[in-house]
Amino acid sequence: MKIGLFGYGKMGKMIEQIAQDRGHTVVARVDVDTTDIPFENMHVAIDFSTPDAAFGNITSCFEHKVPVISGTTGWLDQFGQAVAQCETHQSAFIYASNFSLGVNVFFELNAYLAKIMKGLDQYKVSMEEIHHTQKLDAPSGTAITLAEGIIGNTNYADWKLDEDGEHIVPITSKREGKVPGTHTILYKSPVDDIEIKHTAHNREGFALGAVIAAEWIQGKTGIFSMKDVLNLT
Ligand SMILES: NC(=O)C1=CN([C@@H]2O[C@H](COP(=O)(O)OP(=O)(O)OC[C@H]3O[C@@H](n4cnc5c(N)ncnc54)[C@H](O)[C@@H]3O)[C@@H](O)[C@H]2O)C=CC1
Ligand SMILES: O=C(O)C1=N[C@H](C(=O)O)C[C@H](O)C1
Repeated sequence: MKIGLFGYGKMGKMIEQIAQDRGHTVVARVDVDTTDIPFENMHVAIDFSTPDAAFGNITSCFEHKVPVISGTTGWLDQFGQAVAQCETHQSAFIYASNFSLGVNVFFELNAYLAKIMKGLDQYKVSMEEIHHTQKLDAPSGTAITLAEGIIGNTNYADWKLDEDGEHIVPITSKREGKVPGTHTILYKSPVDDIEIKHTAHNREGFALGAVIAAEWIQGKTGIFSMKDVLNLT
């Protein structure tokens, strides 16, 4: 498979290493000043760039009928437009706030726990995410997906960063050292706590998941998710 990398930072470099180990070829490393992008040589584009750059990168790929795997967070106000562009050009698209197998299992666990906690009004939910100090967006994309999983399965109505309220899932974002990504969900009552937590030890799980998604999307048209790729129930 011939891969175009959009964003050649921490994730782009790790994806290159894992893709090459799996027998793939990186045909383009597109970063902030790249011109003359060889879209015609790509079987797939993998975008891990920045919140400002992602939408432009993704839609340029669709215009050239190149399928896109995007893990960039912090640009989702334009997600609907990206989906429309993908459909217009009959391309293929997977966005995931987190490509690791472990976090995708954690998403399922979070939804299952939320269903159990619905109506148990003595418990109040809250969430904490911790990432490295270079991270541009807050809360993390993963935290937003987790909050949506709680909201979709309980009477909580919205999430807020550093703000609480009766039907609010409050999210606290911490930025510390080189932390790859830690997410904790806490249900607290006057008598006890129930807590679930995912801790990434490094970025390999994210990168491997993105390459697996790129392999999976070959020959497909449409909008998909990591649930489709991993065949999770
Ligand atoms: N979905 C997932 O599983 C994961 C998502 N991420 C997300 O991926 C993104 C990238 O993360 P990192 O690699 O850690 O960041 P990074 O800062 O190390 O790399 C981003 C790269 O994008 C480049 N860039 C800036 N403008 C560009 C443009 N117009 N076109 C192409 N590249 C451009 C930057 O120069 C930089 O090299 C972030 O949004 C992060 O939140 C990170 C890890 C896992
Ligand atoms: O910026 C990061 O590093 C990460 N970003 C993603 C997010 O915003 O959830 C995924 C992972 O947690 C690492």
